[in-house]
Amino acid sequence: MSILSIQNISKKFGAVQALSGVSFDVPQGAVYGILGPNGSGKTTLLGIVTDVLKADTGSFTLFDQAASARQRRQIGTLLETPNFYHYLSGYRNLEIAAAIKQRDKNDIARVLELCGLTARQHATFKTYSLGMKQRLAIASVMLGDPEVLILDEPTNGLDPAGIAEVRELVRNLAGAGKTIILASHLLDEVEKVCTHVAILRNGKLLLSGSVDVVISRHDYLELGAADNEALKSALLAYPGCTSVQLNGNVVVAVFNASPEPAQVNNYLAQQGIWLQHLQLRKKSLEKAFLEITNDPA
Ligand SMILES: Nc1ncnc2c1ncn2[C@@H]1O[C@H](COP(=O)(O)OP(=O)(O)OP(=O)(O)O)[C@@H](O)[C@H]1O
Repeated sequence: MSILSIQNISKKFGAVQALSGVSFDVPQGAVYGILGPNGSGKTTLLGIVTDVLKADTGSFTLFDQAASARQRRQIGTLLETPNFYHYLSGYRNLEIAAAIKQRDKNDIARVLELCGLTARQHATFKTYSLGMKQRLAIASVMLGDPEVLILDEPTNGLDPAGIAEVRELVRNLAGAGKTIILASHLLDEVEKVCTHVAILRNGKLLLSGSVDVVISRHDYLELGAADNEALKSALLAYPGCTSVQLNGNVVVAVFNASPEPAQVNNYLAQQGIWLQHLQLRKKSLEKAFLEITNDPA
């Protein structure tokens, strides 16, 4: 089942084309990261999906059906930091949130436990660390046990400890079977928790799919031979090899798809080149992202 299927969504604000023809599918159980530089349209997209904004054109389905109020109740949304009362306890703040959202008060103990706040539930909000404050915000979203969570920049403004806490919580929620859609520009964080990504730039979708596939498009080989010049020439003639560069003692070869080291080795042996060094290198999502978003094509 597709939790969210976005089809060809476009949105303009005056002269600004915030989104143009964006389509992708979020499978059940995914931790789906929506990535993009500032102003790329992430918040606009989440706003449309959560009914805060209307798309100019295009459509989307939730749980394989046209979006309705019933389906929206299965989605917990955190688009901006909620206004908690600083002088009230975490527990009392959740009581107020439950009343506003018409969720059962009996669910409060469960979400506090889920978000690791049981021990501090009666302390006032103002005494919480930044990470605890954000975990309380996520606890509030989890009231009523929604199947899907939509989080906009959930680690924004947090210190490294807070980021780690929120990352752990997202992992736990995903482990419990929730589907999580989160917008972020913190690539390292996304790489650590997300199973899938959609990369936006200037409102256009550049790439979407599983993180492994997106990153593996940017795998490259490091090779070394007695004659690195002959190695370079042979590699340039290899199908799919797009660039070859001598970097110190090693030749770095980039391909248009993830290379198969054994096949490359075999091919080079047939050309009479015996390798002394062969290693498949993986780029981080951050590097892959920078290449994808900086690519003028
Ligand atoms: N209400 C609005 N009125 C006019 N322009 C808007 C409005 N909301 C967004 N925009 C513009 O639309 C584009 C996309 O903005 P959006 O906030 O969706 O990007 P974003 O990827 O979430 O950015 P950030 O990471 O900075 O939050 C930007 O150029 C922004 O200035």
